[in-house]
Amino acid sequence: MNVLDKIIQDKRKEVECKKQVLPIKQLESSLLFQQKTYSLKESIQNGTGVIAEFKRRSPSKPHLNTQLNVWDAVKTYQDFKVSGISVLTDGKYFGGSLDDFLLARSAVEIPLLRKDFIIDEFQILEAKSNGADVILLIAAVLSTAEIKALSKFAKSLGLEVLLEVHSLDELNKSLMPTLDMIGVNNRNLKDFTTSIQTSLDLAEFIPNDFVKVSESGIQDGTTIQLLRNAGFQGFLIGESFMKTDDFERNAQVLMANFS
Ligand SMILES: O=C(O)c1ccccc1NCC(=O)[C@H](O)[C@H](O)COP(=O)(O)O
Repeated sequence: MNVLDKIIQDKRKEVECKKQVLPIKQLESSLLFQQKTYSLKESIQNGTGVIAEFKRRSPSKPHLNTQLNVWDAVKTYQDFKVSGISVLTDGKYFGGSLDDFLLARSAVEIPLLRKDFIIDEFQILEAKSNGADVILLIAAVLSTAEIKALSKFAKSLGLEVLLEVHSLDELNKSLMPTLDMIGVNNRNLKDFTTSIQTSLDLAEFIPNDFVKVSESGIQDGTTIQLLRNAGFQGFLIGESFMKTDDFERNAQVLMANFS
């Protein structure tokens, strides 16, 4: 079983347990008090395009950065003009939580992506009630019917949808009007290697109605320029920001390089 299958197996159990504790009706009632929302799509189109990620660890990097405080990190990202922030909320594999997400929401006024493995409407309600602007759907773990139902539900709550693909097959089965952005993940989930070529190969097949986002393994401005030339406007970057002892200085240098 590959790591993604294992994550999804665990996620199904996690969501079923959460549903026992917090009934959907209770989550729905919290949506009555909604705050302002921010469009990631527009922010990418009008800004640097960088979606900076807060992730403490990952299956490929078990000790990425366990010291950093989420509040300080997202404030720094906002100061250096990222277009949006991705906050990992998966606990078991990425060391994240919805508490991290809520803290991030209270700290910044820019678009926030809830980064998790979404398989159920319950998680979309959770995302909305914790102040998310965008959710991620991963084509590798969802059928076309599931992508349709989940993206439609997200749109009905005013959320934007970033759909992630790794291949042309995943792209072809997923294209539908309820998506806002298509992300190409450059990480091979079998061996964790990253190759920007994955994005470059798929770029021409993504219709221009969608904002194109390249995800994973982006480290320098030269790579961003290559991706921009291929039509990408968004760049989801985690490790390059997180793997440092001097977070603020590193973010400043990277953003100068990426812009
Ligand atoms: O990062 C991992 O090891 C990973 C493993 C299994 C599923 C997903 C994984 N990462 C999620 C991501 O999509 C990345 O965190 C994101 O694209 C940023 O990538 P990077 O800049 O390489 O940290």
